[in-house]
Amino acid sequence: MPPAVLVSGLAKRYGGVVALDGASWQAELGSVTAVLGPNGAGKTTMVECCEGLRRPDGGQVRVLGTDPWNAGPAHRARVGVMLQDGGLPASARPVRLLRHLSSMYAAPAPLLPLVERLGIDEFAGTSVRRLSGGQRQRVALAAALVGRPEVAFLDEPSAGLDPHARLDVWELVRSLADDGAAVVLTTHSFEEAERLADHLVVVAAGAVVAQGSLADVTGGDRLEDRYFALTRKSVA
Ligand SMILES: Nc1ncnc2c1ncn2[C@@H]1O[C@H](COP(=O)(O)OP(=O)(O)OP(=O)(O)O)[C@@H](O)[C@H]1O
Repeated sequence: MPPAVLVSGLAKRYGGVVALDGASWQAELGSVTAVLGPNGAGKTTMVECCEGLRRPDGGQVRVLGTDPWNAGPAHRARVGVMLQDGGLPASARPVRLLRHLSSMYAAPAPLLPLVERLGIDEFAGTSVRRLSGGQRQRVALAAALVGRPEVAFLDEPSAGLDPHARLDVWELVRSLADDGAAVVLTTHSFEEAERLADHLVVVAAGAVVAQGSLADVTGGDRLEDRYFALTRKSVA
């Protein structure tokens, strides 16, 4: 079976800035893939190419066997996306918004358990613009998952969350993968990568410098130590 996500020799530049310079990695169904790398390494650009939001300059991206840039609505309905800035309408109330999104899918996830699991019921009546950063983040995650995606791209899903909310998110992500989805998340948290990821992709200066299981990437060292060794040059 082809991988759920295949990124091969991906290149992308913004004017004179080389964001991606031949990055290659893949992600499988039923697993969590964590993409790590310093600020500006190219993680968001890479994920946005996978989401069909950015057009690669070179190389190939396939998600569920489809080129995301040219994909139609049937493909997009199979893919969940959580963007770094949330992208939520400011005046919407969380549960109404999620109910609206849910109605666009043929077989959505049951809404109430998702809402309760992420504690969104506690601020259901507050408009998005008045939510705290962490609350907004939880709504954005629910919006990405409400269509029961086969592949979910989550950009720093637990950044800025309190410890309880972080655990809730981790459990949700784990159960999504255990139910068969491919979850790809970007993170700056070694703890998150160690506890959650089946597969790690380390990106530095637009290229993949290591990938594999935690054991493959660390070779028995601490992930933190290995990460600094792998990415040191790119942050100089
Ligand atoms: N729209 C854009 N226009 C110009 N340059 C951009 C644009 N988006 C990203 N870049 C540049 O491309 C490079 C990669 O950025 P990207 O956001 O993909 O990195 P990242 O690994 O996601 O970083 P972070 O961890 O800070 O989110 C950076 O040098 C960034 O400044």
